Amino acid sequence: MRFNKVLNVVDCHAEGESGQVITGGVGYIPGETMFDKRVYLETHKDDIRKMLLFEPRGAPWHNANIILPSNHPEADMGYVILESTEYPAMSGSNTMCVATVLLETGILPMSEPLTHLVLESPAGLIRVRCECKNGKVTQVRFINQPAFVYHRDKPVEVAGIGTVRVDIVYGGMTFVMVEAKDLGFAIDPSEAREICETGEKIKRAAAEQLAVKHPINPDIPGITNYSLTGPLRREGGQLISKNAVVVSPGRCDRSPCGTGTSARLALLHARGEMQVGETLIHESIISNRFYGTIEQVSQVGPYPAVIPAVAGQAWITGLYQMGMEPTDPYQQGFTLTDVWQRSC
Ligand SMILES: O=C(O)[C@H]1NCC[C@@H]1O
Repeated sequence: MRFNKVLNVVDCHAEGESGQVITGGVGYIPGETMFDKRVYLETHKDDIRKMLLFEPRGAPWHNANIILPSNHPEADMGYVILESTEYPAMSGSNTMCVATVLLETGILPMSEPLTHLVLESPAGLIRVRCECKNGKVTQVRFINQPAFVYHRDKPVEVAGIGTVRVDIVYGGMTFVMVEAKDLGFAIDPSEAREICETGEKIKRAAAEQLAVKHPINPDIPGITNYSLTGPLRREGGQLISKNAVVVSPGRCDRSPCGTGTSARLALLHARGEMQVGETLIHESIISNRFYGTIEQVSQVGPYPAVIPAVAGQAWITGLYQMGMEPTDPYQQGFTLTDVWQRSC
């Protein structure tokens, strides 16, 4: 064996959404903050993302996270998130995978019944509370960076669909949000392909027609995610709603989406439909759940914001070493539009 690169991989998923955690093999990544390291990886080491996420090693539904030491005095560890078409500033399902792997593989010490961590994501510090029992992390609850609404109830012209009413909301990633009833969807798993096809079209149209710039970090990516939102209902005093998130290049998030849940809380709060201290049970297209709570209100530049807390669970599924042989023709991996929908 003569690999020119070997990565230590812990396979993990949060409510069905893949989040590989790379615990070694990447080497030193320069940068003061995790956002700087994210930029360095994107501009100098994108071959690592392609090796992990593109074929023949990856698949459209894979995400990965590189664990890196943080320079922030409060942080226990940092991580950079890699997805099929971008390096997001933040990701909820990936944060749950990172916290679970750090504790369950012994990289950081676990104390039962609760372990508190401070992780530096590219979006900033993320405070995490892990419920732990018999060596297993049974819930990861993180406090996200502030979520806020850029645009409310804006018409967007979408080729082949017509005028669609959208909201544009930041929750760590930037979402175009559409009510399922406006497009006639029930958010049933049988609709997944059609939801992705319309979602990608709406995402592209919204990104062309509505400007966004994060007031604190203008390099945070613009509209790259789509959330199709189901009706909000109260059952026994409990707020509950379904959503389907379409992750680029066009597949459903298997989890309820942590950044999408954060964005949903900001939108519901802006609409007066959810108050500080309330919790939303947010369901995915396959009906698993995250729990989103509005911790407090905040302000981001000109935008009123909320501080979201999101809780869910992750499970490790394997540990292995991924290698790259120097004669392998797919050093940069490849994508094919049969399952990737568009080339990345
Ligand atoms: O939970 C989330 O925020 C995400 N899941 C995959 C895509 C998003 O990063």
